[in-house]
Amino acid sequence: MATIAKVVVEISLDREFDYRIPAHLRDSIKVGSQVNVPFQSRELRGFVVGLSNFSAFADKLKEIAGVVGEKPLIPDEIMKLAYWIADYYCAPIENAVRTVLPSAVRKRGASHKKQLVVKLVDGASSSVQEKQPALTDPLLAMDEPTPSAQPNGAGCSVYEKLPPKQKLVVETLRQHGTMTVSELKERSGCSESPIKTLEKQGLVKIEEATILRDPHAGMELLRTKPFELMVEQKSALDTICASMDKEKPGTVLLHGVTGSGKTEVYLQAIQYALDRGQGAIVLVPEISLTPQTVDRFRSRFGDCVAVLHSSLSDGERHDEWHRIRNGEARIAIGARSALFSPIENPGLIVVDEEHEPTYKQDEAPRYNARDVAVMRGHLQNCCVVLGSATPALESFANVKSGRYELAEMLMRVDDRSMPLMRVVDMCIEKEKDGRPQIFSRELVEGIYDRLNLNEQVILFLNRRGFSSSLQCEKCGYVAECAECSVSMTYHKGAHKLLCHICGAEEQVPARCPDCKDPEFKYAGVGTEKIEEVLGKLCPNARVARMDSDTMRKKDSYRTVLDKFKTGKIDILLGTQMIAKGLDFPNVTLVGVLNADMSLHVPDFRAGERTFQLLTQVAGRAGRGEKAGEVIVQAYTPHHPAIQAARSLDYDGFCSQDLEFRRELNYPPFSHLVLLTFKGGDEPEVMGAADRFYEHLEAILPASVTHCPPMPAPLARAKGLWRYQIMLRCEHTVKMTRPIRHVVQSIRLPKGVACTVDVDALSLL
Ligand SMILES: Nc1ncnc2c1ncn2[C@@H]1O[C@H](COP(=O)(O)OP(=O)(O)OP(=O)(O)O)[C@@H](O)[C@H]1O
Ligand SMILES: [Zn+2]
Ligand SMILES: [Zn+2]
Repeated sequence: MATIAKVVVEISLDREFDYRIPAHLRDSIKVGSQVNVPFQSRELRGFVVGLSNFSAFADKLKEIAGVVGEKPLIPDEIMKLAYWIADYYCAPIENAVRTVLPSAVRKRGASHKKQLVVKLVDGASSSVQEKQPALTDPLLAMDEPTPSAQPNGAGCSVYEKLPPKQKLVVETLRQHGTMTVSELKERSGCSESPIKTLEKQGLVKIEEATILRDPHAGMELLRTKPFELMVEQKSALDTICASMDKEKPGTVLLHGVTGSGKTEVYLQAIQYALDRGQGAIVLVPEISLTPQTVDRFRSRFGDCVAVLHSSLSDGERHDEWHRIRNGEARIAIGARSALFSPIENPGLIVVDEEHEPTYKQDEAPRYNARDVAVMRGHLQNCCVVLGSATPALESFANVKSGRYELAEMLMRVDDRSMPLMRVVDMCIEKEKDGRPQIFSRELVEGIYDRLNLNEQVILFLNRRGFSSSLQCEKCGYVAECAECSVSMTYHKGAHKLLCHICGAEEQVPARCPDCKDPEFKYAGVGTEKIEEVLGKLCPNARVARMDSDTMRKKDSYRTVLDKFKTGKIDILLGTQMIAKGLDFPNVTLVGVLNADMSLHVPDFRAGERTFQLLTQVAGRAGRGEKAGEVIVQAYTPHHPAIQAARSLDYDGFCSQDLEFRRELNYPPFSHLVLLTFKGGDEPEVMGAADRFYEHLEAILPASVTHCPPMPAPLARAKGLWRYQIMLRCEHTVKMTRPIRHVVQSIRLPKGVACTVDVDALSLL
């Protein structure tokens, strides 16, 4: 029996502290338990992250004061996952623990709310009352025992004799189950008096109970039934179920073209898990951007889905988490952190759009939820499905090496054809008109055609604002952010210059600050400009713009999509917000403006990103009866990424890109670790990076590819200078172990911070 507990306390310390476990607590303290401990002169809340019988400080240890709650808050397997994350991603364990347990659950404040609820006391009614009183939390209800319901003979005959108002109240309760007094009044349209009378007669009971805040209250969805699967869907489902049946289930990469019905496969695979008595977790890249997908899960499985939405209040988040912890919700769906939902006995973890960089957290621990999902699957004997129309090259390589199984769906549902993609060379367009064009003739004609046919159009440009920079034609002055090494973007609506890195705002100067020339040129276009041009090209069309400038409000995304769905909008214009997941059958044209923009990023994944983006956006067209068309405008139309997207050649693109990566020893042929040093004083940052590198170089194994520190592509951000060291090696530990050693052995100057990014996705 362990006598020492390693405790991480709930203030920002990346250390564990040893505490003695008093004898009376030895049975109840487990890894993951929440405890109160004396700390300096206070008492703090902490988590047990390890147990032991030894401590280097054995004679000086303080005792744990008490345990909070019965079950450990963090289940064992999730605690193991936290350790793995801390180790693999070179992050403090405390950070990893914070990551696996939502702050809303960690905080004491977020307690359940108590309300008065009305319950039927009629024993006979329980058979009518099919829907469980799903809103009460059994775990917490047990803390305050209420006398159990006594069937008091109030059977059908009593019910028949009730006056109409009271009958209505009983009927409402029978139909909808236990509810709050106020909800009952609203639903039945009665005042409180018939409820009170019923209570006096002993037919209903009014009591205080814990109400779980249901973030989806009032949003009943039509329940859907499973579709009859297409041949490819069936065989993909079989592969997944066969994997679940294995003693050691594995990871399945579901490569399905856009519109091939991947979501339906996930739904049926989850049903299979539920039938086996298991739960499931579904990860989506950004939950606020995938309302359609989330709705499909909720309308298939109803209340047993817990949606972990980033816009939930702390209270709602806390309640959803407990609904999972106590088994009421069997399916958790959400963005990357939903991976740590305490689903007991998960049978399936789905990572939708597995190639999405948003699965990587950009603060410590810098974990990739897709890769951690595979790890969780491994730890819990649970099948993991990674789905995408454009799998990441890392996942593709894992199939080639036999680590993952492959399920392919190359046909769209109902044999709908893939949209036809045309690439327009904008250099030729420019020559025709003698000046750069925003819209090619093809695209304009395409838009006019669709508007005439009452069909819908999606236009995609991955840059918000009006113009990307403000430039003086005379002296070359460019308006730059004072804190970051990027040019300011002109936003016409706000009439301001904005920095897209740090958010700084500036007034638009009336003349050039350098040469005083009043002729400013707006270079590059953003969505705001496109909106203006569209207004002139087709003044009668109803256009909606979707980017982070217009989508500030909580529900605006859903509202606009609803309008688009019901045909109240003709043209949907937006940034990458509209690139994925949308399923609108009446969209027959997708236009991509400036498709090469994403190619000109100093990142070896630029080609892959461009290919993925084009394929995903194009996939929004032709999802209904009518065929779809895609018009892509580019200045480098022959780039392999654009051509591969045009000819729907995923395999071809991969083979070619892999060749280049192999030559340069880039992922997936190696793992990549990026060290970034940041600070306000450039020489100091450079000096710190150099010194770090000297120490590191001395102990790095020969198999690690590396070179001396260099200024980051984004050389300065938010007032901090940035220097980087990039390391590559087939084995991550060969890099992380020496890095950890240097981090612990040298002290950086106060003004310089170093971040370690294992398997970095952003190289800026
Ligand atoms: N077996 C089926 N029979 C009929 N319709 C289906 C079937 N499977 C899926 N669908 C429908 O086909 C459409 C496309 O399916 P879904 O959105 O799941 O594709 P997807 O592969 O997830 O697409 P994307 O990756 O482009 O978002 C949806 O409207 C869905 O309801
Ligand atoms: Zn800035
Ligand atoms: Zn000037």
